[in-house]
Order: sequence, then structure tokens, then C-alpha cells
Amino acid sequence: MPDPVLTLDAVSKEFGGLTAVDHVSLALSAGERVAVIGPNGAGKTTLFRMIAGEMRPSRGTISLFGRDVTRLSERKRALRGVARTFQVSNLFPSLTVEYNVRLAAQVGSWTSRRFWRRLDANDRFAVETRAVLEHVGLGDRAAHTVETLSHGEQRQLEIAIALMSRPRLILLDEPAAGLSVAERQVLRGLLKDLSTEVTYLLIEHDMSLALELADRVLCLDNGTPLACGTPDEIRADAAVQAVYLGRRDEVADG
Ligand SMILES: Nc1ncnc2c1ncn2[C@@H]1O[C@H](COP(=O)(O)OP(=O)(O)OP(=O)(O)O)[C@@H](O)[C@H]1O
Repeated sequence: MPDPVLTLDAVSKEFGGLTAVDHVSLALSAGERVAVIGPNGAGKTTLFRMIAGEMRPSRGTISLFGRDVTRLSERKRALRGVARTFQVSNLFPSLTVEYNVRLAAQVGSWTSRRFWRRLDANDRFAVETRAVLEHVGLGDRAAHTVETLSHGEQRQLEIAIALMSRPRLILLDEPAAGLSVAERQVLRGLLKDLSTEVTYLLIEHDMSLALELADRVLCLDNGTPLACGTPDEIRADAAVQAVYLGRRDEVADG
């Protein structure tokens, strides 16, 4: 059996007297898609920040591909294949779509101490950039500036940027937040069709989207794992339904 892509072993995070994440354990195998759900303040983003290396756990260990990375920096984890998209966009609005992707890829290349290449150079990044933009459905938008993109297209671009680092694990932080129904459909298709070479962990408030995309769902409540199971198990879970009271129909309909 290959090592899991990601293993969380009793990970906790305290902020002063507040326990934001409390003894969360989880293992993701290669190609698996796991959604983390839970009401506001459940600890989802804090968990992501610890996995990405932005923040250290108070207790517990985090391993990537069988190696303990609990004390490794965010950059070193990125070099091991972790990419992340954010709730708040990190894009450069006045630059073109293509330039945003190439810039991110070349900064990644620079931080990994590979040879810095000129942004204008007709190099391998141009080919990879075109391919990844086609892949996320933005092939015809390459020459447009980011500020002219719809909100949904900007989310697609963020995924393109994450894919440029050829990640083995992507952390998607509410990719569907603020999207229209039609934009959600596009995003749903994109995430469903991603190669299973990429494992992903997804925070998503849209319950039906989370249950549709995920192989497995972890529900947090006040930092504590409330339930972890297949989408069908989560739909049927009484504790999850109670937490989502008022959204009970949404859980049931999935
Ligand atoms: N840097 C911090 N310092 C102090 N408290 C924090 C910090 N970050 C998060 N918290 C607290 O930790 C708890 C969990 O927050 P977190 O943002 O992880 O929840 P969440 O599930 O992502 O919520 P949301 O769905 O609203 O984004 C909250 O009570 C929050 O106020």
C-alpha cells in the first residue's frame, strides 16, 4: 500500500483559550477527493492553514506522502506538491490571464531556486500555460485582463494557477463562494474532470456541491470532528443534520 497523500494525526489548534481545531485525524489516499464541511467558525480554514504550513498545530502531526511535515514551512510543503486556492483572490487584475499564470509559475520556479527565466521568453511556460488554460476552459480568455473576467472565470484561473505547479494535493478553499448557478456548473464540471493524479481537499459551504464532488466528507463542528464518511453516510447522519438544522432539506436532497 502506498503512503497516504496526507495524514492528519490528532491535529489541534488553540488560539488563547479557544480550541479552533480539536483532535482531527484524517488520511487521504492518492486520487481521493475529500470535502470539509461545517458551520461558520467550525475550524475548516484553520485546518487548511495548518495543512498548507501557514500555521503550526498546537498538537498532533501532519504528514505528506508518509513524511512528517509538521514543522516544515509553507514553501517546503509547496515543493512537495501542495497547492492552495484562497477565499480571497490573489490575482493581478490589470494583467492578462496568461501573464497571471506565467507569473505564478515563474515565481514558483524562482522560489524553488531553479533558473529564473525572463517573463517574455518564448519558453516552456508558454506551452504549459496554454495547455492549463485550455484544461480549465479559459483557452479563449488568455489575452484578456483578469479584471474583465467573470467571478467564475477568476475561480477557474485560480485553479489553473494551482495546477501549474503540478501539485499532488490541492487545497480548495470555498471555490464556489459567490458564484452564480451557471458558474457553479462550470466549476463542478472542472473539479469532477480533474485528473485523479491530483488529490484534493475542499472546503465548501454549498452542501450539494460538496456531497457531489467528494468521495468522503469530514464534518467539523466547533473544531471537533462530528462525522466522517461517504456522501450517503453524511446525508443520513443525525448529528450532521442537527448541525445543519434549517438546511436539513439541503442535506437530504444533496
Ligand atoms: N488567527 C486567529 N486568532 C484567533 N482566533 C482565530 C484565528 N483564526 C481563527 N480563529 C477562530 O477559530 C475558530 C475557527 O475559525 P475558522 O476560520 O477556522 O472557521 P471556519 O470553519 O473556516 O469558518 P468560516 O466557515 O466562517 O470560514 C473561530 O472561532 C475563529 O474566530
